[in-house]
Amino acid sequence: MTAASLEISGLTAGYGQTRVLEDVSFVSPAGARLAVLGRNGVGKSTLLATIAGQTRRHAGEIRLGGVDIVGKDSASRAWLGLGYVPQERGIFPSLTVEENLFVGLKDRQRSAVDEAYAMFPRLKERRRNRGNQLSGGEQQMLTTARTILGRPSVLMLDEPLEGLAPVICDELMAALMRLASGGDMTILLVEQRIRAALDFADQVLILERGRVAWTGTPAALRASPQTIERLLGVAAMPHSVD
Ligand SMILES: Nc1ncnc2c1ncn2[C@@H]1O[C@H](COP(=O)(O)OP(=O)(O)OP(=O)(O)O)[C@@H](O)[C@H]1O
Repeated sequence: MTAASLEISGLTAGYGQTRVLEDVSFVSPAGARLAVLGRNGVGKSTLLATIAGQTRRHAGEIRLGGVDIVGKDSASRAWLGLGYVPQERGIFPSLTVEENLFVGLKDRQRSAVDEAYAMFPRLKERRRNRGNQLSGGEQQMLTTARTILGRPSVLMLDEPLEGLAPVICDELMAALMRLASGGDMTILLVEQRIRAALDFADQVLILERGRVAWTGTPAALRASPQTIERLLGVAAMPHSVD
């Protein structure tokens, strides 16, 4: 699949009657790399889960490649090209690594799993191990690779670097960069590692208490320490965003 645009307009959503997101709007053009940042609990995960169709939407529109998807369930959104790697990972613990990857292939040939092994050689070494035998970092690689194998047009990743060794973080970010700049995918990245997120992104959106508090480029954010301090609270760690 080729990259698709994602348009969010007036999105208000949450859990049951509780509203977490309030009137969120933004547009990611096809092939964009959007970093979604903000302090703990501001609604970053809820935003991705809402786009994936896994929370209660109270109002607003979600368009994938121009198509309104709010009436579709999660599985239909996935088939329409929306890839989602949640924080909880969601691998199948009793299946092997390779069997888990097969699940992500949709209608592709089984040989396509080699793409996952090229991205994460560690998964190839572990391909006969069961999901419950993997470390946290390996599970993270597996769920990310499995989603990418489905060739989504928009890929949403919720803290994909958590638990990964630094060298694997660099490899994953480089692989994601290639997918976005090759026009294969639009990528939305929620990440606590601000420096890695800013190195990767071409757009930044910062949430505060469920609302869009700031949007701009990574360069503009780096040039505004006050914004970083106010919305991300990392003034004491200036090198974390260098
Ligand atoms: N399944 C749920 N049911 C009810 N409330 C939830 C649920 N998941 C999250 N929340 C609440 O929604 C709010 C936003 O949480 P969310 O996980 O989206 O924030 P976040 O910015 O991703 O935080 P973090 O960086 O800590 O992951 C929080 O108040 C949280 O307690």
